[in-house]
Amino acid sequence: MTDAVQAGEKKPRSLKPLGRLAPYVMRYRGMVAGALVSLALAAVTSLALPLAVRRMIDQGFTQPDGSFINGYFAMLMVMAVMLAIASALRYYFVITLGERIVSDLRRDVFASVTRLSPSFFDVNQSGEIVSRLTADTTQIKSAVGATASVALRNLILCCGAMGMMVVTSPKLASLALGAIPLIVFPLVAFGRSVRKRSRAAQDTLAEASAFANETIAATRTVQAFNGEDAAANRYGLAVESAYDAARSAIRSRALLTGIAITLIFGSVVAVLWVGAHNVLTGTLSAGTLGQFLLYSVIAAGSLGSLSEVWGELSQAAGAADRLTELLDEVSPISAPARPETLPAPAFGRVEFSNVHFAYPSRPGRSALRGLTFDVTPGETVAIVGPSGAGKSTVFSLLLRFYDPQQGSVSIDGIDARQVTPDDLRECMAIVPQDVTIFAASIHDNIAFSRPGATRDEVRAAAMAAQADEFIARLDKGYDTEVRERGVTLSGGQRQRVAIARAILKNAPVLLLDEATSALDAESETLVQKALDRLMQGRTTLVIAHRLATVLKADRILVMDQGRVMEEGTHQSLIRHGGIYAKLAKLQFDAGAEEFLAIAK
Ligand SMILES: Nc1ncnc2c1ncn2[C@@H]1O[C@H](COP(=O)(O)OP(=O)(O)OP(=O)(O)O)[C@@H](O)[C@H]1O
Repeated sequence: MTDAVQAGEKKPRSLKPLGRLAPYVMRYRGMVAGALVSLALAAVTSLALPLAVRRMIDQGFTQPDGSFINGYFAMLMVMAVMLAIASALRYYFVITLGERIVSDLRRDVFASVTRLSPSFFDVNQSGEIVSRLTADTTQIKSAVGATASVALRNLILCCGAMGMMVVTSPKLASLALGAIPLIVFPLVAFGRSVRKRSRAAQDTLAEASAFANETIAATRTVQAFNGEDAAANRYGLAVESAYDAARSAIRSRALLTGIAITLIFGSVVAVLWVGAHNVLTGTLSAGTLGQFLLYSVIAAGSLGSLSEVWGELSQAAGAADRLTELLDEVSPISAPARPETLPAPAFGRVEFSNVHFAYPSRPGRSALRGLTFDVTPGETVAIVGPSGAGKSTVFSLLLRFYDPQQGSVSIDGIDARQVTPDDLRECMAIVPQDVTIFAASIHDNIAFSRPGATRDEVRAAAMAAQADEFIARLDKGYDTEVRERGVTLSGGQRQRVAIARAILKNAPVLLLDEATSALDAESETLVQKALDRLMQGRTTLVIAHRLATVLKADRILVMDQGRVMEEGTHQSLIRHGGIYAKLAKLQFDAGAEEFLAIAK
């Protein structure tokens, strides 16, 4: 977790974070006004009912002809219809507002998360982030929608009813209002412990979701190792502890509700007992006591509901807090205030100058230690070296996923930090070892590098990548939908789609991370041919695992422990007899004799 996220989890919870939703709410002023007007209308109608009851008791039964009663009931009917219309409108406005705001919030959080640098994801679980996007926003939806309107309605009712209690009988009202602190203090204190338990329940659930996410994404590995039972048990335990945490929260909440109702209604009954004696002594009319009774029931009921929704609102405040943390998360990789522009098109000169770098998640361990090299436009440079030497890190810095702590990475003589990340990445195309295929059509997967490319352009790229033939044989050709992570394609096919994607981008700098996975001979030839086409006329940096690639490279950089240890052509490096010669014997898929033959 990042500091910001961690700090957020420890913050004491109040309703304050809900204030951060204000800009979202204010975008829809019309709907807010509609909700408030209908809320007020419903509350006023409810508050008018007890008045009617008093007049009924005190006057209605004293008129023998029943005309007063008829008129009265007609008016009551009108009020009932008004209450119904106001409630229906309130429901419509409030729930729609909740849905609208949550859609906006989801969109913004997603957009902000996708812009965060990879260092954020080095320390945060993607499943946990997805859970925030879904579970937390759902909680806010119910808060902004139903809960907030229930709270507001009860607040209006509670204040209105209390005011009317004072108007009806100041003496009884002062007794009732005097009891409020006795009720509120224990409830607030107890509410705090309820919130703590709810938070624990939510956190446990987020952990369980993160685990489910990871396992489902890796079903094949899980099944290959017969890990289903272990995974199901682990998830079962996680869900069980989420249930325990939720039950503990529910238990405290049930207790809170019980205590609230006992305290509130206990006070109401005590006050009414005094009122009943006043009626007996003739200092209060029966109708007034009835009116007071109804107002105190409304006030007590709404206070009770308020204590119930308070818990939900503060849960939503926690959710808003976690989401706004994501919105506030500042990516360390950003555009400078006055960015320089790269030549268009870029020439493709790449330069690493005394670069020192440690991943932010592992600050004590350097991945690059004084790395220096340059690549001239159009040159093909193969990077080789043992596992962990820092080869992939070179690509990550070139794409500016991270910034070096010392030294500089530059393109066409301009420091990568001086241009916008978009501009920088625009002049590079990458074919990673672990190809990413999205759950979309083949066309969209290739056009991912250049949205808006025409069908002909996509097809031309696929042909150059030797992918057209297999695509044509699929059910719906380019419109065939591939499943998540490309599971319906073979390894070689996935790679060719990635190559087509890079060809379509037509960027001056090409970053290739060769796959080590053994492709069959035919696929390998096809992929190789596709890569050859792609490399023509571009600056190419290739993390090489194949003999054919290093043989074709203009230059080979041999990396170890974050530095360039040797540099030259295959022949010169074999003759030199250093790290490369040893590595070549072990790593490349050709026998030692072949190396020696080539070296001669
Ligand atoms: N995201 C990361 N967070 C922390 N450390 C990392 C991260 N990625 C790589 N490393 C570490 O940085 C060092 C260099 O890793 P890198 O992936 O660049 O090596 P490589 O030469 O590409 O290795 P391989 O050939 O096995 O892919 C390694 O010690 C690795 O453990």
